[in-house]
Amino acid sequence: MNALSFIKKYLIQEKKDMLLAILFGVIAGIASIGLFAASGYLIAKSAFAPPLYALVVLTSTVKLLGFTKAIAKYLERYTSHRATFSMLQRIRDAFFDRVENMIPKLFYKIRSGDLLTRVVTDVESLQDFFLRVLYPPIVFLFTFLATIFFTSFYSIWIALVLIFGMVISILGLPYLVYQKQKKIKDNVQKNRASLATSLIELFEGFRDIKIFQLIEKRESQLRFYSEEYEKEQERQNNHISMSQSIQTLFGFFIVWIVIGLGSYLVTIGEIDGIYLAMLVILTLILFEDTSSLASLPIYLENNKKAINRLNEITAPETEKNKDQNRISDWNKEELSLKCENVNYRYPNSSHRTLKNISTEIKSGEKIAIIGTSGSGKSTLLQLLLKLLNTDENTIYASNIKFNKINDEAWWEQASVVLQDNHFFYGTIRENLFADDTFTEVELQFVLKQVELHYFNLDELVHERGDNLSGGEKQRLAIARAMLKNGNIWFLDEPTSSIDQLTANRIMQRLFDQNKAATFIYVTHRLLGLENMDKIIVMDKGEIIEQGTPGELISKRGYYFEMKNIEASLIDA
Ligand SMILES: Nc1ncnc2c1ncn2[C@@H]1O[C@H](COP(=O)(O)OP(=O)(O)OP(=O)(O)O)[C@@H](O)[C@H]1O
Repeated sequence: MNALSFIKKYLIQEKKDMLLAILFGVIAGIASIGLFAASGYLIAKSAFAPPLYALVVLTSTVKLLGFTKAIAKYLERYTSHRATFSMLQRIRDAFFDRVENMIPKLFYKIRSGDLLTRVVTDVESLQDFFLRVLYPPIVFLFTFLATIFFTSFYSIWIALVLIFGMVISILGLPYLVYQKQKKIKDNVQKNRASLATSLIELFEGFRDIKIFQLIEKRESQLRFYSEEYEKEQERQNNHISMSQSIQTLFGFFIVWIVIGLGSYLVTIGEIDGIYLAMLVILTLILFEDTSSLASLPIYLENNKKAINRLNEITAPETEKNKDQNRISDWNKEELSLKCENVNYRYPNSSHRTLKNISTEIKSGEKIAIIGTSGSGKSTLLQLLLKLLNTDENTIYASNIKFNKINDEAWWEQASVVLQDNHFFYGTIRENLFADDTFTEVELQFVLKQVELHYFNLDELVHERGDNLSGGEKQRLAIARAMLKNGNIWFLDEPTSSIDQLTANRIMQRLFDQNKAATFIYVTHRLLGLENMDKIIVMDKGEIIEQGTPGELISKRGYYFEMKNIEASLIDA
């Protein structure tokens, strides 16, 4: 998408405020020029000791114009900022919707610090588009035209000088700045993203970095990014200041021309000398604020870069709508899953992680997936959970092609415990993600079910659950899944950090309380799998055995061998 059509789409929705901002901007500009022009005339007129009523009329006009300017300026600021902030809000919402659709794929493409700067700073920088790029030239143009029209009644020559000044200020100088800007490779946004990324990684991995004594190396990397960012900012600010100074200088040049030409026209009797001060002051005020026009191309380029950075990481907007149109309704009580020769390759990976996976999971079945480390168990679980997608379309849920099923609707019926579960800074209650329909007693009961009865619901959980043990985190995650009460359970080594006896008790409770639910349970522990309906054994991305525990024992394959090893360890 063309970078600027992206922003125009959002801006057009604020057209009422935009038009009001332009209108009030023009009124404020004209009132400001009128105010100073009237003051110039008043000063000149006073020298000739005019009648008192003339002075009263003039001073009242000056006051009225001052008042109009103040009110119009306030309304201009108010409406222009309201338009800008509403536009930013719309862009943020749209961007978040699109990003949300791409998680977790997004993190293959982009690091979290970079994503954060795009969502926060790049979006925020788009406020310049209306406030500094689009509407100042329009306001200046109308103010110039009104002033030129007014001046033409006094002197057509001075009006022509103002026209020349207007063309150079609004078109000529910004064009030259734009040409120079194109040659400068400024990378403020990129450097800001590198700095944020390296800072976030330092915070995230601080403990490991410290223990492995890599702090100095990381710090010098951070210093490097910080210096590069500062250099870029300095270069850009210099460019902006230089362009603005040239624009201001040009404004003074026009003022000098008006003084010279005006004096000449007074001496030859073309203008009455009493108007000279008014015309000079009017020109001075007209060109006073034009310096902001010079930096317009710089902001425009920055906006284009920011929009490209936003577009770079997000899928077309239609993705979300596509998902909303997918099937959300199927027989949730009788849910079956079928995989037919499913393959999966991670983005950027040279090989297939899953190869020709074919299996069937009937409604209410309890399935365990076991196998060597790295054999693809979690990958298969994530595919069935719709956290990963394949283009092959050979997975079916209740005979519906999996990619036709709405992701949100799929997750709505699922209870999930993954290997890594995230915990937020807040209370245990908040981290249970329970809605208000649950009573205090029900929440306490769930904690008891996972043997976390010693926790108070209002106890504080630190960021990432840093004040909880590994086993406590897993049990809290199981409690969350219990409250969700899904009819399909996805469990990826949910008890790997919990002692065997406690883990067995918790898992038994889960199965007992959810007899009708389907379970897909990835585990390394074989104890307790005797009651499963089916065990799938994986190795190097393939299913090497599947069947009931009894069938696998009689096959005397991997499961049988593992069971024997486990038994011998217990005996020993
Ligand atoms: N995000 C990823 N990008 C690329 N490759 C990945 C990614 N996640 C996992 N893999 C690779 O896919 C393979 C299967 O990983 P997976 O996590 O599914 O194995 P697993 O059987 O669950 O292992 P474990 O028992 O150790 O948890 C591994 O070789 C792993 O390196």
